[in-house]
Amino acid sequence: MILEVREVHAYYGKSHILQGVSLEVGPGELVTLLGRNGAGKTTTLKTIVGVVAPRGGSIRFMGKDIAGLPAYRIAAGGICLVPEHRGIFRLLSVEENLTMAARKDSPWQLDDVYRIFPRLKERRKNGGSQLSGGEQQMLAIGRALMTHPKVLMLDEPVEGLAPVIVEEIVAQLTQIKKAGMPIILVEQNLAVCTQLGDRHYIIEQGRIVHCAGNAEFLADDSIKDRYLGVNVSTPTPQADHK
Ligand SMILES: Nc1ncnc2c1ncn2[C@@H]1O[C@H](COP(=O)(O)OP(=O)(O)OP(=O)(O)O)[C@@H](O)[C@H]1O
Repeated sequence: MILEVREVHAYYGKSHILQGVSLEVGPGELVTLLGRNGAGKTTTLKTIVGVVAPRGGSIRFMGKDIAGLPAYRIAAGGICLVPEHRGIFRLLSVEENLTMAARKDSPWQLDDVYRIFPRLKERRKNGGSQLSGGEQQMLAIGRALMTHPKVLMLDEPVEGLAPVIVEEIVAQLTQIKKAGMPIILVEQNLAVCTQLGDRHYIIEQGRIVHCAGNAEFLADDSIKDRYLGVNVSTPTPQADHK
């Protein structure tokens, strides 16, 4: 495994938020972390990157225990979190955003990022603030790639985006995954999760309550019903056209 999280606990003040989270991602795998609002998904990602200090449990990255290391060291080691609100520099151009993140040793250089995200190449002279929401998300992922990540973690990358843009980003993430990048995806959009995911973890009140491979997850509607409140077994009522 590239990253192994075992029985991790984390707190905000006295609130015990993560109560034993375990998950793992291997080479070229994409795993998703699903759960209702407030279940602890973002906190799990923040704990892995050291922004929230873990208390108890272990986090092993490429064989080394990284729990408790400062966030800058974890980032330098190659765990890269693309946060929910994208974190791009709005006053800089697309190309400046990309090149300032660049590392010479990264297998992902400007041309590689432009090959995956042709829209970014078209808009390379535009400022970050002139981009659509979808383009900002693509830029955030492109920047992350240029930092030479060994694991990419994405927090709700398609939230609030139009379906056509969601499909575009799914295709781009598929290419990044095919290039061998291990990915942890936090996402509420189940269709996106099942298009991309090899394995799915469901978190509830700070605990992983279910883990399933994609085929099992797709086949078992009761999992989604029970944990995610998505009643997939009830047909959507049809509009009454009289
Ligand atoms: N900075 C903070 N200080 C105190 N409590 C927090 C903080 N951030 C989150 N929490 C609480 O921790 C719990 C887990 O939050 P978290 O953001 O990890 O959930 P989530 O599963 O990512 O949900 P969402 O989909 O709403 O982002 C929630 O009860 C939330 O209110």
